[in-house]
Amino acid sequence: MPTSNELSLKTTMPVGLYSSKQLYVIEQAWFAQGNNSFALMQQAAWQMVKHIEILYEEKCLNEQLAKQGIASRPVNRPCRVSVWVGKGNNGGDGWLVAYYLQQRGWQVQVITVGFEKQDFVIKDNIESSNEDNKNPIADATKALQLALSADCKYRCFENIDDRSMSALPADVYIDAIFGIGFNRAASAIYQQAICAFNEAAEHVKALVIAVDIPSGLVASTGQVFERVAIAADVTLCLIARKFGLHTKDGLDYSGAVIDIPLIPHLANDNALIPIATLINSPNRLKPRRQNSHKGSYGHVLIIGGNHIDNSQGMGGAAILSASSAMATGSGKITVACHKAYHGALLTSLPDAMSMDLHDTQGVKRLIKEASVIAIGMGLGRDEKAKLLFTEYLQAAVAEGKPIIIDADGLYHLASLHRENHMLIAELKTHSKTYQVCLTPHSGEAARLLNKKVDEIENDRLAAITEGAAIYGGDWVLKGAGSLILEQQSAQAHVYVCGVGNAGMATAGMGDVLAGVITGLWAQDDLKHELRSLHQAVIIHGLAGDVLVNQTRNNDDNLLLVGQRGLQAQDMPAAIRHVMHLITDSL
Ligand SMILES: NC(=O)C1=CN([C@@H]2O[C@H](COP(=O)(O)OP(=O)(O)OC[C@H]3O[C@@H](n4cnc5c(N)ncnc54)[C@H](O)[C@@H]3O)[C@@H](O)[C@H]2O)[C@@H](O)CC1
Ligand SMILES: [K+]
Repeated sequence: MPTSNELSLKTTMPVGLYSSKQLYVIEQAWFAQGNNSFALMQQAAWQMVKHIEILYEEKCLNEQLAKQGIASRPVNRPCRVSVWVGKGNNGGDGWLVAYYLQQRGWQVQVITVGFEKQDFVIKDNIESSNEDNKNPIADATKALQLALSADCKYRCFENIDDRSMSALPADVYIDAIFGIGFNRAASAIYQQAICAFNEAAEHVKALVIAVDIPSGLVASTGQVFERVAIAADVTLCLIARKFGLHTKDGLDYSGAVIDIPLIPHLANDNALIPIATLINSPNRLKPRRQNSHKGSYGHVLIIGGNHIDNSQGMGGAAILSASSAMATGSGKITVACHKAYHGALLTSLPDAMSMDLHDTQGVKRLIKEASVIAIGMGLGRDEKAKLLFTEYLQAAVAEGKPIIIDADGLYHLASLHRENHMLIAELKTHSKTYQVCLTPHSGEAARLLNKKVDEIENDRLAAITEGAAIYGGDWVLKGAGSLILEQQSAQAHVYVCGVGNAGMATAGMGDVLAGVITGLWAQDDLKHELRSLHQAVIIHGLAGDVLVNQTRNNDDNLLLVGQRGLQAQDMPAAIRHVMHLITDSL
């Protein structure tokens, strides 16, 4: 997570993300060109060994610095590594890593998971076993045989009650149990092995390195079953970056990701077009024209903030959206919220104009005037709110306006879809000409798609694709590693947001995001790319990162704040700060 000072300097390139299926296609294309699969495994293992040595050196150095010069690297004994291998080719990588590290003087212990006694019988002629390159498991067998012939020490994992496992001393733990072949809940022995690995590595404070992907994490979706996966400090990602490392559970298990590309990709091959793109940096903005006025930067209309039956109040949602839109630099803001909140709105945001949410003629007049409309934040879910939503959405479509639908707006949209309301078809048609954006979290997406939340979470890419196909428009599926789908020239492109933090998992953050999108869209002095949906999501995430890293108190000293307790109301100031950092100086 960058600090606010680094933000102004650091720009990272977008990274293509791939599914397991695509990874296998890439590998097979490489082998079909006559390249040897075992040679690829050897190359992978040797490159990983070089990284492991450097990573371990770095860890020792950092610990040494932390202890003010007291050496933590073992001086009188070899470095110790515990390599846990499964039966697939990921395990094959592990056997070769063990073999090479032993040759480099490391003290090696291999822990095998799921193996039978006969798997360890030394074979006489391993060279001839895989000449035709057609049986991929033969590579793993060959790797095992090589390691055994070099007398690598190994033990079979029996079960989690085997206490000697938890006491295994090692400086580095390598996870090579599962790779991209893992796609369902692990069977009992593997679950136990993964838990034992995590416990043992934590117990001895070892550096944990995952080969290709942490075992237990599904490469194509980022799903972890029942929280059983290797918690890696570093993942050495082979051939191409896996989608699952960067969304959903992937962020909690992968640690730092280091790419080991191994083979060239053919960028013009359709099979190799990434399923998504990881983005961490916003596009930079130019300073504003001197000769401009508030009308040059758009008029935002926020419709939300209802007060239902004099009991339930949601005025804050609309106010948060409005302040966030303003913080991005939109020229003019009107908030159509319940009259009960007009006082609060003017107190917290005197720059905004107000309109009574229930004055339908007044709001529709504003819809005509506004450049962008955001609807739904704190709108309420009762029938009256639904009628308002339908009427205002219809008006915005009829007026040909860019529309952002969030929160309770999404709730009503799902109902309208179930009722087969014409408005859904009209919205979809509208989205082909005008910008439309839906911003659900997985609960809202589940309602929109008539699915269970788990179904959405287990394949977020499929969910966002299906949502855009049904309702049209661009989508943000919020959550860890938010997905952004943009319909670009009749093709959908998915981005994964690589910034933001768990402190942002708090009420009101969604309203803030809706505000950022609306505020950017209103500023049509900015080129399309500079006010795109992914730009808005990145700015929102960076603002959250700025807040949990540092902020300034009145004495201009740095005040360190963490994730817990982060409030949505803190965001507008941080958004404004990010807008400043990403704007070139005059
Ligand atoms: N020569 C090659 O083919 C190369 C392979 N590579 C490695 O190979 C890996 C992929 O190898 P594989 O396709 O063999 O896949 P894995 O090594 O992930 O293992 C698949 C094995 O695990 C089993 N399995 C999957 N899910 C399971 C579950 N939930 N419970 C129990 N068993 C389960 C499968 O039945 C299969 O036997 C990559 O991640 C990468 O590490 C790299 O070394 C590059 C070269
Ligand atoms: K692994």
